[in-house]
Amino acid sequence: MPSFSSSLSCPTYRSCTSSAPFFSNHHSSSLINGDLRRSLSFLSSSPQKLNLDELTCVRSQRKSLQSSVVVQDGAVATKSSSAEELKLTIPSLEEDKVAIESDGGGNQSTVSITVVGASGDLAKKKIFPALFALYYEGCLPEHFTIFGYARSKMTDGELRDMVSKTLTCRIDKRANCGEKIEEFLKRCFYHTGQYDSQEHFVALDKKLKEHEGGRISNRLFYLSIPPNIFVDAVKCASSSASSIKGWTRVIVEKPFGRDSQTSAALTKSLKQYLEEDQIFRIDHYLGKELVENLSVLRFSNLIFEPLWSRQYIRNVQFIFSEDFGTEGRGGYFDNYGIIRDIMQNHLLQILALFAMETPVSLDAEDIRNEKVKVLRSMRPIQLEDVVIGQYKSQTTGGVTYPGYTDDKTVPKGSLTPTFAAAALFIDNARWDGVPFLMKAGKALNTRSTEIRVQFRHVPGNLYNRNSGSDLDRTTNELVIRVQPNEAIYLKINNKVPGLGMRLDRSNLNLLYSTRYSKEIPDAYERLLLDAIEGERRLFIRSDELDAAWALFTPLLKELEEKKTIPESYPYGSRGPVGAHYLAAKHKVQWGDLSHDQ
Ligand SMILES: NC(=O)C1=CN([C@@H]2O[C@H](COP(=O)(O)OP(=O)(O)OC[C@H]3O[C@@H](n4cnc5c(N)ncnc54)[C@H](OP(=O)(O)O)[C@@H]3O)[C@@H](O)[C@H]2O)C=CC1
Ligand SMILES: O=C1O[C@H](COP(=O)(O)O)[C@@H](O)[C@H](O)[C@H]1O
Repeated sequence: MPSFSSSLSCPTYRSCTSSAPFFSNHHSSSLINGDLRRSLSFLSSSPQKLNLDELTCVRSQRKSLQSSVVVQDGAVATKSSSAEELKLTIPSLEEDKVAIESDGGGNQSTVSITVVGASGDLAKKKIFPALFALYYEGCLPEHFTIFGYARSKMTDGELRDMVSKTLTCRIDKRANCGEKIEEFLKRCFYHTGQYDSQEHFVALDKKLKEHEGGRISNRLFYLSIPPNIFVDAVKCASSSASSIKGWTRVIVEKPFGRDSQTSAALTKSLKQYLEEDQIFRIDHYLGKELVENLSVLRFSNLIFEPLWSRQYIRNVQFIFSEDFGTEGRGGYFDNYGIIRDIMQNHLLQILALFAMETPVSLDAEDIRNEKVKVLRSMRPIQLEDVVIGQYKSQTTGGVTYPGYTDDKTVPKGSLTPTFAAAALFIDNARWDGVPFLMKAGKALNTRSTEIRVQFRHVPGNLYNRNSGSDLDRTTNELVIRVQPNEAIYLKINNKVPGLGMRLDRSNLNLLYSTRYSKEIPDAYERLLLDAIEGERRLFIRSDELDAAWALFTPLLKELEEKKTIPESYPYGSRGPVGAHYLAAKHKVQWGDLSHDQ
């Protein structure tokens, strides 16, 4: 990966974007053919337009495909495809070189990352640490600069002090950590400015140019600011600080509106200044390792995909629990509530990935097309299929935990739900009649996110007599524990060793911490790297967003218009009992509450 400082372990296949091979080492011939076709048509259509990264990518892909392609006089064919079909001419490596060198800024490009809202919580907690982790792993380009931008007055030194307090090295990567931190901080700068001031963004642009040193500049803006100022900042960044020769991309944080109408208005405003392919709407759950693994699990293991339908699956559960309240974020939260904060985005995105049909390829557009189809096939959510709750104060062990409305930033008497459970349905051939249950709550007894797949009963099971009376509890269950203690386990029935015939439930367990020694990267690392590389697969396209809001907006409106009173539950409990009744109505038992979770 020549354009990246790859002295450490940034995985090389990542440098390729839309045509990235699926696996770094082993390619199935069909994937190779698909990737190769895309590379070839991409190359033959506009070789003169390739930038350095694209050329680098194609070159490295060409290398990795050497064993399966026949290259003759600039024409390429796969061994398994007809030469006629693939008679496409691609530029030779020499021609690539000319293309790079004639590209104005010499043979190197640079990436400038501006964290807008750099003084804030998310920037400190997630963005700067993720950028450092990428730097440590050798995943950032050789030439990069990071700028913090916010209204707070700070010098470069003060920003570096602030950032340095949040940086840590992975447990398995401590070598030269201090040195790496120092090197990284030297690449971080700060610019004070208002979010709606063209003048201040012009000044930022000037500083960026100084750092870019005449190279082809690619610019990434991360909007880590409250949503009411997204459009101001985008307007100024795009008109006064976007790149002239390279790309300009903007990562937009949630919330993307409060409902269909406000979301559409936000999209419309953003599109006044940006093309859709410049907008990277982030849902950090899509960057989590086990969410990313969902498609691998399903599409690369023969044993799962044939079972992935109403024929074998009884219900699917998406469960998000936090063991802390809205402490410190009550002001934001009260305007949104748990349905908008977690369900409409994080859980729904996971559901769409879980339930989609096999995409044509792993290209971003193919995957997002399938996700949209799932979302658009979903039945409108009925109020009677929803339970909402709000936590109240609880004293245990002499400690008093505050109720939601005890938070000073929350209006007294607020009806905003901090817990919700819902039953959703996908009205298509694969999933007809299968309840997809969601449950999300703050201030519960545990912190965890899981996907639970409960399979149907074994027809004519010879061992029913040995399994106890609750047959639902003896069906197979596949659990994907997204966090913490990442794991995938399958509950099976097993004979207890001995002379008798007693069955018990056991787990076939893939616990990541015992299987893999490498620390799991934070979701923001993956997503930032994807944005830098132009990989859109894990970002939300505007039609996905529209479909997601279309599903939830009528429900949210009804809850608000009817002033539905949330059921209260004590801080640190398992949530309101209404969630059990909802599940029971759909003949489901929550998997996370069973005795053998
Ligand atoms: N924090 C989190 O865990 C998560 C946050 N998000 C989203 O990320 C974005 C940033 O979140 P977070 O860092 O928590 O936000 P903050 O409230 O910390 O705001 C970030 C920065 O924006 C500036 N700012 C705050 N309020 C205003 C205002 N009313 N007008 C103008 N500027 C303001 C402040 O910088 P200054 O005063 O220096 O200009 C502040 O440091 C938000 O969209 C949020 O919804 C998403 C998921 C999780
Ligand atoms: O987007 C959000 O996510 C966090 C939970 O993220 P996690 O990665 O720590 O699980 C949640 O606390 C917050 O309310 C929400 O806005």
